[in-house]
Amino acid sequence: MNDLLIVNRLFKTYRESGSIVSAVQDVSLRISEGECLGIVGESGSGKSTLTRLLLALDQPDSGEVLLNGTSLFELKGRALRETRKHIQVVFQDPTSSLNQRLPIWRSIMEPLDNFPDVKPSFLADVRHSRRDTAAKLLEMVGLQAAHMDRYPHELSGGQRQRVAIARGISLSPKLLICDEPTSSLDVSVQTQILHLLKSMQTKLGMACLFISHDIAAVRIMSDRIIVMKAGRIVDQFASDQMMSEDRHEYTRQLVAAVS
Ligand SMILES: Nc1ncnc2c1ncn2[C@@H]1O[C@H](COP(=O)(O)OP(=O)(O)OP(=O)(O)O)[C@@H](O)[C@H]1O
Repeated sequence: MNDLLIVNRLFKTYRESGSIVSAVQDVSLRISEGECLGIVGESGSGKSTLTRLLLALDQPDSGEVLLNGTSLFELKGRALRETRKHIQVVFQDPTSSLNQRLPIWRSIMEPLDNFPDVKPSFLADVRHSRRDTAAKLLEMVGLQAAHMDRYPHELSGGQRQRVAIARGISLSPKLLICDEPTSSLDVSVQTQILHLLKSMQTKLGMACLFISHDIAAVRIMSDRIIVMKAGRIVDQFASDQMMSEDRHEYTRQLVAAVS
């Protein structure tokens, strides 16, 4: 498989009230086309900082991120926007990531409205109509057309996250970053959302970066897993090697905590 995303030696520090926090330290990784890479680590391990860097929402102190060979941090303006559309994100909290004042269908259509030239093959039969497109995306994530004209507060947390996923897949991105996508949900709903994400990833052939503090969830989603601690990668392995004796002590602690 070809490399889709290459991260080379990324460093990011924050200065806060006189002290220096090394949020991301010497992180390198690769994601192949269609692959799901999981990143697991406790709160403060640097996962959100890494997400912001991969979305080019923040600049690193040093290091590079290449998407299909193009260096994200060297792009500006229109070129950055065009490249960034290939990376979409589903955040932890769908309540704050959806505009409360927009009906569901308008929120779903925001990315496609911003990129009218994008015509994903799975929307070919409906792209001529914004409402039909929104209805199709809703159906793909297990909601009904009846949800289209509702507002976020009229949906459950799980339904809101389905809407965020519909929006995330709408441009048929090459990479979907899922940043703690199930952490704000009831346990019973978490599994449904994980299975939805996995089936969307397989169906659309997208790569996925699945970030969570929950190693059990990461294992369900991912082909390979990276373990972060205090900004550094301390372990990485194929998902089926999670229980292997070669695992780092810290990985074992994370596994023990959910067993
Ligand atoms: N804007 C900021 N200013 C100062 N320090 C920051 C900032 N953002 C993050 N940090 C610090 O960087 C470190 C990594 O934080 P980050 O949010 O990336 O970790 P995380 O693994 O995503 O944790 P969480 O799951 O709690 O969000 C933490 O020590 C955090 O306090």
